[in-house]
Amino acid sequence: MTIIDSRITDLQVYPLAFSDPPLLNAAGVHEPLALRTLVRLQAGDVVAWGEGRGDALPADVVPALCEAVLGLDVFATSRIEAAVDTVLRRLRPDLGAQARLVTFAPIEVAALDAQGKLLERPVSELLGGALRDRVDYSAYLFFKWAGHLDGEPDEWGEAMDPDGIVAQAKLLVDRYGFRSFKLKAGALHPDIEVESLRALAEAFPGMPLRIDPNGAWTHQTALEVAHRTDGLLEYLEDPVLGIDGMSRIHAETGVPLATNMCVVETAHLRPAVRADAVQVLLSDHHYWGGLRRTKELAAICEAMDIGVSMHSNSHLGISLAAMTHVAAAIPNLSHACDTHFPWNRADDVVTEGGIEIVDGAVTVPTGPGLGVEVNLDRVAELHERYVESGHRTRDDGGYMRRWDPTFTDARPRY
Ligand SMILES: O=C([O-])[C@@H](O)[C@@H](O)[C@H](O)[C@@H](O)C(=O)[O-]
Ligand SMILES: [Mg+2]
Repeated sequence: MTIIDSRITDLQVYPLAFSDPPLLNAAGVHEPLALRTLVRLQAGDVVAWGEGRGDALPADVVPALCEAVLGLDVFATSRIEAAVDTVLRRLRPDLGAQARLVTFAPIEVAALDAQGKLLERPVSELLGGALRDRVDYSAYLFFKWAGHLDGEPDEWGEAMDPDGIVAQAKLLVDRYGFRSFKLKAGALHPDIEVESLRALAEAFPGMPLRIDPNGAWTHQTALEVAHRTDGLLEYLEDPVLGIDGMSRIHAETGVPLATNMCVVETAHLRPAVRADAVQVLLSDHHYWGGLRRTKELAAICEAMDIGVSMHSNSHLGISLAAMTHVAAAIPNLSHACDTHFPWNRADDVVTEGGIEIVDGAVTVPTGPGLGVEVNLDRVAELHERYVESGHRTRDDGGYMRRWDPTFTDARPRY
């Protein structure tokens, strides 16, 4: 029997900054640079990668985290999680349970990538096996400016009205073959947002549609939107804030509701299900503590008879690969997943052609681990941008206030 050396011998953290278009949402508008964190882990003779939120691994805890995981077996993810948890509780007692899961998530992804590489198996097989060869993603449409403040117009063009949204949808369908749309709302007056949905329904008959104002609407506005989009939507996402508010909207309209806002940790599940506030849970391994926990979450959803799909934030190809592996292994995945990938693909750290959206879906990688190669020059370049830019936190509202000093992201707003 061959004994594999699977101890962690090195952990490096690379905060990255990469280009992001001026996409509007209820919080404001995306800044020119988005942030992510890469984790590079070495175990035995393999190098593995994980990607997390920009704030996933706070700089002040990185040295202690690295030290705490050195020598641990990369297959013992519970022990790795316990080590991460101990460091965070000691050095950052201000961080809650969810923030600790956010830190662990990219480390877990890197550990699974390493396990897969050591065993020469794809990550989907470590999660129970892919139940589908391809995972569907939805085109994520945004109202957007033509270009950044002080910048040139970008390749996507302006989208501040229904015509602009339909043009953007056509571009995304031409390039990636998407077969469903999500419209980010809560950015403009609801009349424009509803008209944009209607225009999409007319331009793409029969394509599934969803809309997400991130809780920017009042109860009354949400009821009106539900009424005006009757029969158009596969679900309405976070029309209002909070479990009680969502429950009332569902009770009064019967429209299926999805969330990535009112159920963000396990403790929220029971009250949400009791109140029948959520019919589709948008999982996200970056928040819920990794790929294994995301599978467990899906099993809980199945038991509670609610659908499962996936939320996204601005991300790169390592996350797209990780999302695809876990989505492929979730039996009860009920809807196409969200992805921001097209908006950020030009700066991707995965080697050219390594992971692609084709016909609205990503083929589940079959190579060892995550099944993607990382472009080290690009990682170095984006890390350099992070260092030089001094950009450290996402501030959509502050950026919007540079354009409109009276802007507020108070919710509900419309
Ligand atoms: O990227 C954005 O503007 C989105 O609004 C993002 O921040 C949300 O977290 C997300 O995509 C959502 O579904 O709520
Ligand atoms: Mg959402």
